[in-house]
Amino acid sequence: MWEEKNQQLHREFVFKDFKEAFAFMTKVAMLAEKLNHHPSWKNVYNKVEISLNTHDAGDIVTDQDRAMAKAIDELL
Ligand SMILES: C[C@H](O)[C@H](O)[C@H]1CNC2=NC(N)=NC(=O)C2=N1
Repeated sequence: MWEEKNQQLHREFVFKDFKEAFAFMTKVAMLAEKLNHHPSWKNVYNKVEISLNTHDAGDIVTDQDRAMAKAIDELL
């Protein structure tokens, strides 16, 4: 699940392969546009690491991040 560390929410997701990982990233990208709240993320093959905080609030974790984390989990 999500871990709060260094003023960010972090979670790593592991998928069957790159295609599955990228399909997930595409869904997250559309969600980010819908919420106007965008992740900091890294993808290596079947792994996606997502970090969330709110830049407009000074790069701290806000309820926007918590809501985004919940919405991301609902994509799985
Ligand atoms: C202008 C635009 O609405 C803002 O820059 C939005 C875009 N996406 C964002 N994403 C995140 N994570 N934090 C923000 O403060 C933020 N602000």
